[in-house]
Amino acid sequence: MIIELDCGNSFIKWRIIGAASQVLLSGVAESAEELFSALEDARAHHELRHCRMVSVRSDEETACLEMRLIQRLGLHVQTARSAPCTAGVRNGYVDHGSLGLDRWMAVVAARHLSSKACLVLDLGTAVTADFVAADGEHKGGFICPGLSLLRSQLRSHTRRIRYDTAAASDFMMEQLTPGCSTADAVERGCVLMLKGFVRSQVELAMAYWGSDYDVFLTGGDAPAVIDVLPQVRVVPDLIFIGLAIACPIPS
Ligand SMILES: Nc1ncnc2c1ncn2[C@@H]1O[C@H](COP(=O)(O)OP(=O)(O)O)[C@@H](O)[C@H]1O
Ligand SMILES: CC(C)(COP(=O)(O)O)[C@@H](O)C(=O)NCCC(=O)O
Ligand SMILES: [K+]
Repeated sequence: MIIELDCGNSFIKWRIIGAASQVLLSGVAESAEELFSALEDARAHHELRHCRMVSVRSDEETACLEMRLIQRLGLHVQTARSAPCTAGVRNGYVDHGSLGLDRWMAVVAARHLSSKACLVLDLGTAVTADFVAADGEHKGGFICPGLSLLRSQLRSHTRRIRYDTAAASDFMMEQLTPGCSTADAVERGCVLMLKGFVRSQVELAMAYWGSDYDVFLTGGDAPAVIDVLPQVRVVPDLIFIGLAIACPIPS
């Protein structure tokens, strides 16, 4: 059985897959401690030998996590590394090592799932858009703050934007009429910013490729923008799909 880890800036997404790549167990951990406690519980029912992971955390934090996986759980660990070219996709960054590895995994996965040009959108702590041409050339992309960051910037840089954050997610899918309370005005405003960002990526993709492209959407806040992407392919495990391609486990 293989443990797969996607270490984002806010959460560590994890899952355990079986021999035929079926998902046996999965979860979202807020900290390394929470992750290890879940994996130690899982060990009671599953034989865990291999682990592959992708991390956008600091080199130190990533190395520390790798070491704990090896020492505490006795795992063989493979960590995704940057590359100028992976599985037919050519990294478009001037310095390929500075492209976020989650973006790279998502792009590799999109390429695997589609033979067309692709627009890849990931709505996590940050929101990212990446463009890949049909020949596998990664064209680069865009980064902007994600929903939680947009909200928290308003809270931390204003004196009077204060409201119950527990209710925040309730606003996401509601009709976006003008807000008549601080909570509504901020929540709807931030969701509209993301929808606008996503629409502008689609416009750019259309300018490049007409209608001959696929849009892939992933990340914790993906539901906030689905309605502005008519033909979108929502793939919550897009990063894990790319990770399996970048880090195959020899059998
Ligand atoms: N059940 C959930 N638990 C945590 N965050 C969630 C959940 N559902 C949606 N979210 C949203 O997902 C975002 C995190 O998305 P994620 O893709 O995990 O980010 P990252 O990869 O940067 O850690 C949070 O900012 C939050 O707004
Ligand atoms: C853009 C990101 C912060 C997104 O991270 P996430 O929201 O998934 O936690 C991450 O891909 C990253 O640190 N990238 C390095 C900078 C770059 O891609 O140019
Ligand atoms: K992201």
